[in-house]
Amino acid sequence: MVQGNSANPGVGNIGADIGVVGLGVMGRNLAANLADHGATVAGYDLDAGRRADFAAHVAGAVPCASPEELLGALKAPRTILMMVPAGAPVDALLSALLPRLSPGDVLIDGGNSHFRDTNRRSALAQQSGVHFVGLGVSGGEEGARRGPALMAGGPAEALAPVAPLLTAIAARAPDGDPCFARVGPEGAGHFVKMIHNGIEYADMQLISEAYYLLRNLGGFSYERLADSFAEWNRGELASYLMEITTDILRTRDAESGSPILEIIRDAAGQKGTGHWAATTALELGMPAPTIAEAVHARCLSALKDERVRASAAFPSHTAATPDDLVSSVGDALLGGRIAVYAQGFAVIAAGSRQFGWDVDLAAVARIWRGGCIIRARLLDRILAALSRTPDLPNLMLDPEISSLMTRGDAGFRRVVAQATLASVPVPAMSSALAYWDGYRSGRLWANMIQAQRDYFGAHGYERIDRPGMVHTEWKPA
Ligand SMILES: NC(=O)C1=CN([C@@H]2O[C@H](COP(=O)(O)OP(=O)(O)OC[C@H]3O[C@@H](n4cnc5c(N)ncnc54)[C@H](OP(=O)(O)O)[C@@H]3O)[C@@H](O)[C@H]2O)C=CC1
Ligand SMILES: O=C(CO)[C@H](O)[C@H](O)COP(=O)(O)O
Repeated sequence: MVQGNSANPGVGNIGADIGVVGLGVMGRNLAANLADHGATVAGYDLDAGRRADFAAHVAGAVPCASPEELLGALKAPRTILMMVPAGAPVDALLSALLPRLSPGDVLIDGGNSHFRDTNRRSALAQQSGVHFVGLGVSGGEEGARRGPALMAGGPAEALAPVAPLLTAIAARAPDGDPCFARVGPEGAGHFVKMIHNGIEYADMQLISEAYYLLRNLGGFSYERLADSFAEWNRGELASYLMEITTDILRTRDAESGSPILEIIRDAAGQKGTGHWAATTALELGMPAPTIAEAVHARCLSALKDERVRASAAFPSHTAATPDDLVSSVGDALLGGRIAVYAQGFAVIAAGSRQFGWDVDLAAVARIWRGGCIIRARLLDRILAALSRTPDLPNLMLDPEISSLMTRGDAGFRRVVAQATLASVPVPAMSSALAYWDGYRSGRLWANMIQAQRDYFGAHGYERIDRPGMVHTEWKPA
């Protein structure tokens, strides 16, 4: 097994099973997870401190001082997992690694890369006979260490040799199913991860609006807020994000002793995947308004100084607090979450059609049930719906899911109406309700839009009583 390493005699070819490049939050924890499952892991990072940390904390770790040294430490065919920031760092690594790899080696990009970059890199790697895998990884630090959800895109033959290891390190869903699947070729895995993050943005926004409503309209204490979220988390709304929200609401600032949310500045950050999800939905012409609204909401939150100035200029309206506020907010959370998943799955289906990927939507629902940030009880119902009807055009058309929407419909509406009357901004809830109402309207306002387009631009319109485009001379010549 140990053949000697001509690239670096210091390390020698110890026949490591996998090389991890990028030993930050995700890479270091995935390396430890891989080692737990019997793999010998070679690791490289630009940062010497991170290499030392890897050596100190990962069982059997083989720290390497350069990409060349890492390649020399691996057994053939070589498997390399890149866990570096998306964009230029991945291209830089590809340039360094690709000329040194051999046909049959497997290069995995586990970062949050854009699926179009992954398409391009897959084609480039293929020219050298190297298998490229775009792997969506979700679960954050804890997931990487104990079991993430893994969404793989790449040729089936590339996945075959690495599938057992990826299956071993993946999370398990509540029924024991591993949360790893090949969802399609080239960028399909990163596409699915991008939509995962879009759903994550929107669900986080819905939850944040729920907390804000109860606090500002209901005057709830942090203890009562935490109790409400804990209660919701025992029912249909159970999810990882509800669980961590409950913990956050119970946490106090170590310095001041006040509830931690009181001292966190209300300006949200973002790294780009939510934005990509929203723009991709627009490019595909598939409505995902609540995902887009969640991105806009983060952008609005970042205008902190302007908002503070405007708040002094415009007084808020007041409105009575409804007696059933908690149950209505719960209805809005569930209705909103269903709408958001419906949007996300519809965009994945549209992407799959557009790029010819044949993504199995039920497999996506299956692997999202464990490990990932958006794991939620609702995914069991979504999996059942997609197993019953694999080509369901929209999750809200499934009778079991639509009955959940209609059951909470009145409460959902009351909350959005009451929040609006009280000047409490609920952009994700409002958008999700409008999506639901738009989707369930057999006849919409678009006849007026068509008439306007034909009026000013002679674009033509379709009649409802016969096929074909027609034009009206709107004004006498
Ligand atoms: N954090 C999270 O919750 C999740 C992150 N991801 C994705 O995983 C990827 C990694 O994220 P994360 O671990 O959080 O990021 P970190 O910044 O914690 O770690 C990235 C590491 O990669 C190193 N690095 C950058 N370029 C190179 C290179 N060319 N060669 C070797 N090492 C390099 C960085 O070194 P240096 O700092 O010196 O540049 C850094 O140590 C990203 O694409 C991210 O979007 C995916 C899911 C969840
Ligand atoms: O992929 C992730 C979770 O699934 C990462 O944590 C990602 O960074 C989250 O996105 P953002 O930083 O834009 O909130």
